[in-house]
Amino acid sequence: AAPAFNMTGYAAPKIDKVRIAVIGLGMRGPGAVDRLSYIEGAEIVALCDKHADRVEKAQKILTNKGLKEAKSYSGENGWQQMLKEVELDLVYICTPWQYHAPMCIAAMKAGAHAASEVPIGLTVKECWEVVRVSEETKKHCMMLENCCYDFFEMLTLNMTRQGLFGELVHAEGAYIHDLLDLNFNKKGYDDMWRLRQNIKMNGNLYPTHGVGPIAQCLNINRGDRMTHLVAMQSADFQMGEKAKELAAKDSFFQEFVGQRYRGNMDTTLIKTEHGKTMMLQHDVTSPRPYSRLHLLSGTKGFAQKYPKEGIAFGHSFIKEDELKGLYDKYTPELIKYIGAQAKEVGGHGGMDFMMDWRLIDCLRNGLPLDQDVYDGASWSVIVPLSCESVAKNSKTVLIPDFTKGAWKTNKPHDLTLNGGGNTGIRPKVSKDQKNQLKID
Ligand SMILES: NC(=O)c1ccc[n+]([C@@H]2O[C@H](COP(=O)([O-])OP(=O)(O)OC[C@H]3O[C@@H](n4cnc5c(N)ncnc54)[C@H](O)[C@@H]3O)[C@@H](O)[C@H]2O)c1
Repeated sequence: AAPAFNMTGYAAPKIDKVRIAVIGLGMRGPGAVDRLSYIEGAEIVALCDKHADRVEKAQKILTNKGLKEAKSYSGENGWQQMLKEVELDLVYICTPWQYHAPMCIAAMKAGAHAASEVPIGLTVKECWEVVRVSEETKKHCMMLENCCYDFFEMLTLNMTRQGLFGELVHAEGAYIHDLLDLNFNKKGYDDMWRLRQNIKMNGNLYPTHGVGPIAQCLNINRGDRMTHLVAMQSADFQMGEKAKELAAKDSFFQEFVGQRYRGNMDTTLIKTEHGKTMMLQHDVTSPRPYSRLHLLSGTKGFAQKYPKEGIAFGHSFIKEDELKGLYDKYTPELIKYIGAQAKEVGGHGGMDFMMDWRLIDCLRNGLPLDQDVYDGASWSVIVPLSCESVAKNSKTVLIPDFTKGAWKTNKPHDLTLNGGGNTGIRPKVSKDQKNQLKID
């Protein structure tokens, strides 16, 4: 059956002042409050976290800049009260993974657009549910895949669109990030939620940073689609040991001893309808440098981001000055317009701010969002499907078509500003201001 309403390319009515609530003010959320507070037309009207002191701290980000205090909500269910009481245009979600889908769904039902940290759902059912509710309510549901906005990723996306790599044949992405100490840090993730997920699920738990940028290059859901995957996973060689080591000195860690931990390295292979292949890796324990791979291999060219940005049109990588020339020629308009400011505001080198600014600018100008609910759902569903494949000895698992066939005619998202770009930055960022804004 065709989708109830196709959210790809959907432009919601313009919103002049975007009234925003931010839920989840742990390690990630306050940065979002800071970034959004620089954007003209973005009004943070409500702040919510389970812990009241985190809400108070985040209020200071606003008041230090002379902005109005937002309404405060706390407690496990404060967010539900907030959705009842406050009129909102956008709910921006930075909570632990298990809350993303329920919070997006409730936000859309309450009449707001939803934007959620990655992944947007943890089960196939949750992924279908965000799609259904977005179509039904005609509210955007964007997964905040910030890596799609990084400089090299956007350069190579534009180069792909301009045909420099020819036809893409294969692409790779990853989340390789040594989080072993942070996952076992008592003062890290709230109530050790991330470590608990590494016990509960056994697959690629964080596929979206790797898959998002390469899926855009491959026109996934917009001309092609992912059909099936197989996942293979190593055993756990580190987390179980780490738990034992810590528990020997601190009884707090006793409950983490003897658990069945997620295998350390997951490799997932995906095939597309048009015969392209994708490889994703996930490793958050090995002592090795950070990598998202971001590798594109086409009939005419090749790109890889890690360990060093490189582009090739034959046997060797092009020289630094040639790479610079490509940046000059193929950097998309969005980066030319906002990239320098984004570097000033910061957030993973600027990509977080470009994502936030673009989201607000699209809402204010009534433009379709770069990432729609089908992107969020199909990039996230790799979490449960890789777990299913691993559990069945790397069995082939089919990937649902969340677009219900609309992928055949959906167009890739617009890389030009397309009439947007009239959303200013307030106030101009200076190094001093940034320091004042630091929260301890
Ligand atoms: N895109 C990125 O680059 C990036 C970077 C870091 C984190 N993240 C994502 O951001 C999310 C948050 O991660 P984090 O590192 O801030 O974790 P965290 O544990 O530091 O913060 C989560 C916050 O959510 C709050 N919370 C929990 N239950 C709640 C509820 N019912 N109502 C309101 N608040 C609740 C917690 O109190 C905590 O303050 C995760 O999904 C994570 O994967 C993304």
